[in-house]
Amino acid sequence: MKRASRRAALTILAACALGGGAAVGLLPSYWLFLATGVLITAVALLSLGLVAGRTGMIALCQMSFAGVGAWTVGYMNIWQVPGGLLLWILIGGLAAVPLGIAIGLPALRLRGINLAIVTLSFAAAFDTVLATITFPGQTSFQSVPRPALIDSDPGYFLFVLAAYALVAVGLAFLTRTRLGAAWLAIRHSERAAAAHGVSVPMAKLSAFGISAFIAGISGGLLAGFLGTLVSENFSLMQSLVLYAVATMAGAHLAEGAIIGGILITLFPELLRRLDLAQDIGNVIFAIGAVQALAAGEAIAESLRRLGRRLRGGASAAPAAAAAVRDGGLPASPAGPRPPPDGAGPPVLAIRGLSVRYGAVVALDGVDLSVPQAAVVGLIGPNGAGKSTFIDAVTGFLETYEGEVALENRPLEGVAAHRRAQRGVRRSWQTTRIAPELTVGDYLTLAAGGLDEAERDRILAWLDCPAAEMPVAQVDAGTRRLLDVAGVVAARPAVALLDEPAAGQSYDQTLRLAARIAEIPALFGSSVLLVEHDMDLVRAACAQVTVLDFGRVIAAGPPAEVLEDPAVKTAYLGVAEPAGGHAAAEAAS
Ligand SMILES: Nc1ncnc2c1ncn2[C@@H]1O[C@H](COP(=O)(O)OP(=O)(O)OP(=O)(O)O)[C@@H](O)[C@H]1O
Repeated sequence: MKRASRRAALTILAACALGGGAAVGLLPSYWLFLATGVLITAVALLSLGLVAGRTGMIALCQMSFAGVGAWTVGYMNIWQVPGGLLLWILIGGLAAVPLGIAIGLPALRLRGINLAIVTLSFAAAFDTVLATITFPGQTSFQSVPRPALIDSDPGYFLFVLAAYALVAVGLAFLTRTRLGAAWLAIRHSERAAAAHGVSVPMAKLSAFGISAFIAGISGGLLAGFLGTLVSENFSLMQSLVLYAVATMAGAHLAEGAIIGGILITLFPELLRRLDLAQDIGNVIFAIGAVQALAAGEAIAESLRRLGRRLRGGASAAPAAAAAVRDGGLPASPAGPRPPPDGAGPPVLAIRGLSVRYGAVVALDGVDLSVPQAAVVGLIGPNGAGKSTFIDAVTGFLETYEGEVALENRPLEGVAAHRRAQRGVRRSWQTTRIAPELTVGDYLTLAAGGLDEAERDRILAWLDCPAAEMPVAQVDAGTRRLLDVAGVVAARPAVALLDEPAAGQSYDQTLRLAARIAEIPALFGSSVLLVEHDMDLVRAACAQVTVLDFGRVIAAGPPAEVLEDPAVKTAYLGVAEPAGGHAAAEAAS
């Protein structure tokens, strides 16, 4: 992914150099003044693009963070704090961080409209505070001085352009890291992110903290731009306009922030020249935001899609290179595990696991062990309790009775993301991969610092598309394979796979069975496989446990267990007449 980040960074830098040079060379000073305003707004939009566009949290108080940055710069000017504007702007950004984290705390529990109300209330409270105080220097007309080098309008324009480029490039790199992938994953499914070992609270708070820092920087830049500020610059209405335009333009993308900056800065100018009311602009921004939400695509995203089409971008998912597949995967660094002779301690040991959903007993005193280097099947008819079993073991149920131990260490009281970090990884019955990620980003999310060669080998081994392919372009069946790739790439102690063959053809299922059987040797992971496809179970599993109505009704080698009359009855739902074959057929 480093290559992709470098490419994005170079594109941003080249566009800034070209656009900046052209602006300074061609624009008259008033338009250069407006262009500086566009860039400062673009920085504020980038901050919102991170928290709302990437992480999916509604933040309606972004201009309050900018206000903190601006206020800090004004205050340091009044008190003649040494260091000058550049340092003051940085300190202004840092001053907004604690506030950002404080606002982020409710986001740990709230989502959607509730979080919107909390952030809106904060912006309203900030409005009230600003109305009762004056900005430092506002009454004494003490303008924020700029260093001589950037004192001129072109000089300050280039300074702001450099700040925008720095923020945009920084975000381009950050969003390709595991943390960046975690932000996108959280937006899609917090549970799925936790299953990859991501601490959802930390990821959310980091998004709010970094976002507030960038917003604070934009406020400081504005202080240097205008010299003196008034509270209206950071009002609740400004925050709402910023949110609407960020949604409409796609502020999570560098060019989306510029488009948004142009809209916010130039639209009022246009209305003024046409002698129209400024409120018209806000209405149009609100309609634009609703339109973007309805279409599921912001302006910058549409432009990127158009660009891909014009370049004739590939629409089919290319498979990862066959040459890499032929190279094979290195065996587990954990070394060959002992055969599952039952002598060594099991990797995963479950004793007396019971789960109730109100009156429904989903699991009733289930005992199950997954030996080292083994692939164990967990089967049973619909509603038998298989997914509940995985939820309990991986820490996604609030409460359960019984004991779950990983390599002899009890997991009771351990949160889901910590269980994942300790080596209990899972896939989901329906895929939960964030479509905004690329295939490679997804493996980075799942396995952290995976080197690119190993990542590509894992993708090829499971017939997954190449790392650069956006997940949105990967078909549903292949996403199931990607789910498995994500789980095993982390080389967990035990991988719990929930119906990985769903959506696969018969041939693909058999190929997947062979791959699953290879997991212990290649990744050092034991596997608990939940499946309805008995061909897959027979081909991949050495042992099978059968659940029915939350109880274990049989356990042993698949050939024996699938012939067990109680198992046949469970699958048919009626008593099996002696010697009947219907149940066996139903089970297979
Ligand atoms: N959140 C829930 N609230 C109430 N009951 C639930 C909940 N989740 C599952 N159940 C019930 O618990 C029982 C076990 O469900 P579970 O999904 O674990 O079965 P399963 O074996 O995974 O089924 P399937 O093969 O259809 O996925 C079922 O009776 C189901 O209706």
